[in-house]
Amino acid sequence: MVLNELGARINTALQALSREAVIDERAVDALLREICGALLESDVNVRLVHTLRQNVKKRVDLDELAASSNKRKVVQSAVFDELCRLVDPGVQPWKPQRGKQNVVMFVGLQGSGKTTSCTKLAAYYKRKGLKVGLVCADTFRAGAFDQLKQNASRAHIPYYGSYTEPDPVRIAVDGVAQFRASKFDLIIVDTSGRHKQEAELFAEMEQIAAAIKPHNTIFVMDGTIGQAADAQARAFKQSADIGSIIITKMDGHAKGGGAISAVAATGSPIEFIGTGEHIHDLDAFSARSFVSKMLGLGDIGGLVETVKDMQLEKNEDMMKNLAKGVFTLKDMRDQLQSILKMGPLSKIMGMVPGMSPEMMQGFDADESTRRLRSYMCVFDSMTEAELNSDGKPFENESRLRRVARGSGVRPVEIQALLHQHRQFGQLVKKMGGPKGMLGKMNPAMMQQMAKNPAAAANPANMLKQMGGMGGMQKMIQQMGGMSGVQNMMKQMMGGGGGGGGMQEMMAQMMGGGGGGMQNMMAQMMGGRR
Ligand SMILES: Nc1nc2c(ncn2[C@@H]2O[C@H](COP(=O)(O)OP(=O)(O)OP(=O)(O)O)[C@@H](O)[C@H]2O)c(=O)[nH]1
Repeated sequence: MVLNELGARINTALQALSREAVIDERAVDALLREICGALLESDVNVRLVHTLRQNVKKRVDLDELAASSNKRKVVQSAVFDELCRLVDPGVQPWKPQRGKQNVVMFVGLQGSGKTTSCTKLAAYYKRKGLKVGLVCADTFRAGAFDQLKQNASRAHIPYYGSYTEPDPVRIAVDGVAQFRASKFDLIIVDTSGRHKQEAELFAEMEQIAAAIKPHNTIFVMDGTIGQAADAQARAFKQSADIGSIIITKMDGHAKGGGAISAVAATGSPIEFIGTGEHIHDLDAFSARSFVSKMLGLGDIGGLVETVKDMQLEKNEDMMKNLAKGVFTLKDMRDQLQSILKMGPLSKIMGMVPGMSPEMMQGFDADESTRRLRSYMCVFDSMTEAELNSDGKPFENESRLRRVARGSGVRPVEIQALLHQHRQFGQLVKKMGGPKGMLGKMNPAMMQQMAKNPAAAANPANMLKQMGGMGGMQKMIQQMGGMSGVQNMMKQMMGGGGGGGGMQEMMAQMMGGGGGGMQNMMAQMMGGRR
């Protein structure tokens, strides 16, 4: 059972409870039977499942609950909290401190995704502005250094390793010393793995740890290993001072239960989960977000974090342009580039509340990403004047053909891109200018919104910015009513590649009460789509 299925099954059980006429012991037992069965099938350790059942039953004392209380809500929130507790040992994961030279050591079995995760973590902190270096102290697997070198080079991250030095302790010490001397903020040391928990592996791990004294040791575990996770996590915990865990391969057919069991076995928090082979496929982990996403309730925290990472406030030119009601091709290129930097669109879409996997049907994230990449080639083939324009130069067919030749993209696709740009440009024009909603906001206010999308998504703030309820209604009118908003969003997401699933998602976002609208606005303010 993959994680989505587990979430769907728990969700169905919770919904069935909502349909019960009376919430009595029988109804709660039926709910728990279904949830516990689903968890066991997902490889969650049997002890943990038992504890969850006991805890929910303890919290929901039907006799004690006042007749007036909403028993359904009490049961549902107890289940949600206990599911969170399964993946949350109640300890905050270690975070690198700014102004300090932080050393992190990675441990885990061979093939768990250690080397890949080292680079992902390096890229994650590089995006946050830290100076990060990678050390390859894996002398066991031939080719390990080449792999790290290749990954690091692609992400433009400095690395250290050796083809000739056989002693991993020596390499780790030298690599850390070199990056320390160059004042790196975060030094990540990759160590060897073995096929199974072996004495040599643990001895080597202990020697390296003693020599480099890491501030944190991250245990990397393959999320697909199922029941074996418990024993593996315990073995590592005995030999290494595990500070946090990264669970990899949570994208594919991971049952997820192994991951959950590992938390309990080590008492250490999950810091990240790996969700693909791409360098950006690393999601900061929060128990509530994880459970919320698993149950199809979205991950607004993750979305806010992702928007923040895009550092939209740095794009001052675009902010000024938007306020004036101007949207150039260059503005569009910069925004699409920011989206591409965040990794696959499916990841971002998955964070939108209300986006269930069924809704993603018909939305081909890979295809959309491919299309965005081809658009980048188109922008690269334009002259500076063309980029700074509103697209008019391309009314001249020969210019269009030249860009098509230069980029290898068919003229018809370029026309589709220009069409999307024009549509959004028209919207910006309506909303900008001294009278428009964007024009009324001063640049400092817009920058603030880009810096802090969470505050921007706050209903009170948002409504105030938009001039109260009246202002909001006027703005929707300006955008051509709700269907206009939906159309525009659909266009921006990929030239109509979405199909019915996409439309449904838009309807969900729009129909999500104030929340849906605010989220969309927060994203648009950041030029998200
Ligand atoms: N789908 C998916 N694949 C992953 C993920 N993380 C790593 N992989 C893949 O898993 C395989 C093993 O990853 P490595 O990083 O080489 O594993 P390792 O633990 O460093 O292995 P050793 O260096 O031999 O100890 C590679 O093909 C990775 O691309 C993930 O989150 N999702």
